[in-house]
Amino acid sequence: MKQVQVITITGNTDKAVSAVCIDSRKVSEGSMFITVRGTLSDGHDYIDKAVASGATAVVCEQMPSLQDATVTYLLVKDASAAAGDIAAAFYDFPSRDLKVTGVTGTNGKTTVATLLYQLFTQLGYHCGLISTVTNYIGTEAFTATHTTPDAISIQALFAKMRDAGCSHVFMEVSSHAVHQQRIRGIEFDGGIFTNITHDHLDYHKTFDEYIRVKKSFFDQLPKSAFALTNLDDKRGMVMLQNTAALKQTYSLRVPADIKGKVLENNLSGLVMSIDGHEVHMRMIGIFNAYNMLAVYGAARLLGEQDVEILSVLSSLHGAPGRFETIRSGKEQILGIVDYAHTPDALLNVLATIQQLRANDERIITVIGCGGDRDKTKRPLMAQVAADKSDQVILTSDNPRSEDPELILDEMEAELSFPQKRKVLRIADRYQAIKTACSIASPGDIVLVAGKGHETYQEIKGVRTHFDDREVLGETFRVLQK
Ligand SMILES: CC(=O)N[C@H]1[C@@H](OP(=O)(O)OP(=O)(O)OC[C@H]2O[C@@H](n3ccc(=O)[nH]c3=O)[C@H](O)[C@@H]2O)O[C@H](CO)[C@@H](O)[C@@H]1O[C@H](C)C(=O)N[C@@H](C)C(=O)N[C@H](CCC(=O)O)C(=O)O
Ligand SMILES: Nc1ncnc2c1ncn2[C@@H]1O[C@H](COP(=O)(O)OP(=O)(O)OP(=O)(O)O)[C@@H](O)[C@H]1O
Ligand SMILES: N[C@H](CCC[C@H](N)C(=O)O)C(=O)O
Ligand SMILES: [Mg+2]
Repeated sequence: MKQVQVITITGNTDKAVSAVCIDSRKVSEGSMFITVRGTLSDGHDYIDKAVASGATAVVCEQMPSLQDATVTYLLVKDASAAAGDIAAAFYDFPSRDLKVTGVTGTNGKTTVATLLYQLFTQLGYHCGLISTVTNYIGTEAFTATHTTPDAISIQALFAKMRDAGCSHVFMEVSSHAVHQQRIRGIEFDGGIFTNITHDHLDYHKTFDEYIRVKKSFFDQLPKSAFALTNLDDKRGMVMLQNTAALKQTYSLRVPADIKGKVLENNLSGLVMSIDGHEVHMRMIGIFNAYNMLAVYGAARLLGEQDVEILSVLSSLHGAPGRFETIRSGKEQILGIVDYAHTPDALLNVLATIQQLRANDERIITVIGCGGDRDKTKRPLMAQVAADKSDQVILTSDNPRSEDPELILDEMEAELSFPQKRKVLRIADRYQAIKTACSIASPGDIVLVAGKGHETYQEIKGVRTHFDDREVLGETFRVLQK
């Protein structure tokens, strides 16, 4: 555990702190307020507000010009690093009492972390899960606000997990979290890399920087941990280059520590051979074969016996909103809701559908791209949709602060003439799904991608209830298909 690098302390050091906060809006009497420099604003600007709300200690990188005599100020070099270290100490280093496995990669984090949580729960352990969809402490669910929460929320969750008697935690580690040091203070037992493809270039600026940030998660792992990577990803080995952790690999294509082979792949699941054992699984598509290898490999590295793991793998069902199928009432149309929100994920899910359809059923895809996120993925996602579908309806995802029509313009911008002929544009997502279902004939497949488990849509900063699964189900009922 790293020590907080304190440059100077001003004020009384002999007082208890009731809470640790990085957000002045959450400060209460006796809190310690840590000033993080963010992307929109600077935590230093909220010191006065935090003190007015009762903060009695302030951790900052720059002393405020006017200081309050009743407040203790700690001047540090790196307040984001201090936040993780202080939070870990405040909650008495909960990760030391938990086996913590972090999952990183562009796609598959939620799936792998959720499958591991399901697997270890079925093996009889009390587990925690930190994920995009829901956080769990044992079987109790807590709303998730981020894929990886801020450092203080993580340590608070860990403390609750420890106090509830959890032994294992599976958590997603996003690249934003690594970059912002939200994972600082966690003593990891293992790290898993799924893959890296185009995403988040709005934040990381270049693909090389995105790779560097993901790799730095493995660089930070201790010798006692394992680092499990996907050898079939071009950057799989790069991730492990400088790690002190035990290097382990999985692959479907080349020799690896965990070697798998897909024997059957259809709409009811996968049959795989893993380390020579045949396993039937409910997860669909080759990308899930990779997720399964990661899960099996991590479980082995966490000390479980292969026979025990294999006996449970067949019953795992993955995360909500990932390749979730909804059949129309008369079973004529297959609806699929999937969280594919990157070009690679969309390509994988559509390639899977193409491979698995019995005859040449038509594929109708409804897809949008989120606002205030990587703009360079917009034309790519529209192109993938057009290339791999028979009909595409471009629509809104979560436009957030952006104009939905301008996002659609960017999606359409690089479509070729033959691609354009397949594309309709309907900004209203409800109408887009309704139209897709209306034009679907018996046997067709309607893929609604991008929002998966989400139960809201955010337009101009306002969130309203929206659930692709509900809309598909309702529309099928109304159309009596
Ligand atoms: C771009 C980004 O990552 N932003 C995150 C970042 O916010 P920020 O840097 O903009 O913070 P800021 O608003 O500038 O404020 C700076 C500091 O002042 C504090 N503040 C701010 C206002 C105030 O009144 N008082 C106050 O004290 C803030 O708490 C913060 O500590 O730090 C905040 C606290 O941790 C996060 O909530 C926030 O996530 C925003 C909401 C977000 O949408 N993040 C997304 C992009 C994200 O993190 N996504 C990844 C998943 C990506 C993936 O792999 O798909 C995730 O892990 O969820
Ligand atoms: N191993 C994989 N490789 C490629 N694509 C995948 C893989 N696993 C899942 N996907 C696709 O990516 C989508 C998102 O999967 P998942 O939610 O597990 O990823 P994530 O990394 O948690 O995403 P986020 O960054 O939003 O947290 C899925 O709906 C599926 O289309
Ligand atoms: N973790 C991703 C999720 C994107 C999901 C998509 N529905 C969107 O809103 O853009 C992000 O925050 O970029
Ligand atoms: Mg996720």
